[in-house]
Amino acid sequence: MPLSLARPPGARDSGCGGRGRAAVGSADVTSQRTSLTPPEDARAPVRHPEAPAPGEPLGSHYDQCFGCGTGQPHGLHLDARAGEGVDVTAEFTVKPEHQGAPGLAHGGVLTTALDETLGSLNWLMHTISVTGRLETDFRQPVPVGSVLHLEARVTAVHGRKIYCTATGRVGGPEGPVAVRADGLFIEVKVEHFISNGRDEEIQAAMNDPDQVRRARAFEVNP
Ligand SMILES: CCCCC/C=C\C/C=C\C/C=C\C/C=C\CCCC(=O)SCCNC(=O)CCNC(=O)[C@H](O)C(C)(C)COP(=O)(O)OP(=O)(O)OC[C@H]1O[C@@H](n2cnc3c(N)ncnc32)[C@H](O)[C@@H]1OP(=O)(O)O
Repeated sequence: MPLSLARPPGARDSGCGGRGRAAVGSADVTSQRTSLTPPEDARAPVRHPEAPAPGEPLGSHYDQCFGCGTGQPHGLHLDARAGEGVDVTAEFTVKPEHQGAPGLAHGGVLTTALDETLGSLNWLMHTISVTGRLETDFRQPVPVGSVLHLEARVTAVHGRKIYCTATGRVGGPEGPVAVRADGLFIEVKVEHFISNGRDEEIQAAMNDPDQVRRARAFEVNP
């Protein structure tokens, strides 16, 4: 049976460069790139006046989060720190449970580390946003036991769209870049989680005053 290039009726657009365009063919290679490139009228990101001070640990947004939660035994346990601009740093130690190939970190886990570091930029802008698109380059394999030195920053903002970039270096904060990613995060309200999450966890989160305080702290804009 010939492979059909048509999208099924009602299929959600991949978001690759303008809604409604099929994600096939060479033309889309270009538009995929542009969906991570800020439009010309995008503005520079603004550090929220009440953002954590440079160097301050940001803590976890949710204790069951695979990226930053302290309640996830096999999670990444990232604890990012605020930078001086709209940027953060974090470290991730690759453990045996993060392997993809023998002795090497799984690429998806490394992408998660980049994604989580980018997600923690929310604290700097006092905005809640979720990953809409994320593109990772894997430049060097990362062995188990390595410390990945992560850095992420917002590059531009356009409406609800937050353009950002992250690197993960090995051998020290100034070491070679092993992985890097460009991301597009989309601003949402806390209701995004309440309407989409499984009831059990949402109820538990809403009954936890500390969790409610953390979620609300994100969305107090100037
Ligand atoms: C009280 C209890 C609360 C409990 C909650 C606890 C804590 C909450 C607090 C903080 C947590 C915050 C974040 C988590 C932080 C870190 C974790 C790491 C980050 C993640 O791991 S997070 C999970 C993975 N993530 C998702 O689970 C998203 C699934 N997804 C969606 O939920 C929708 O898809 C959404 C909302 C993204 C958009 O949907 P939507 O309907 O709101 O908006 P729409 O589609 O109109 O897009 C608006 C504009 O973005 C453009 N756009 C959208 N998507 C694009 C794409 N892919 N490529 C290019 N452009 C794109 C459009 O083209 C348009 O652009 P334009 O404005 O120019 O027209």
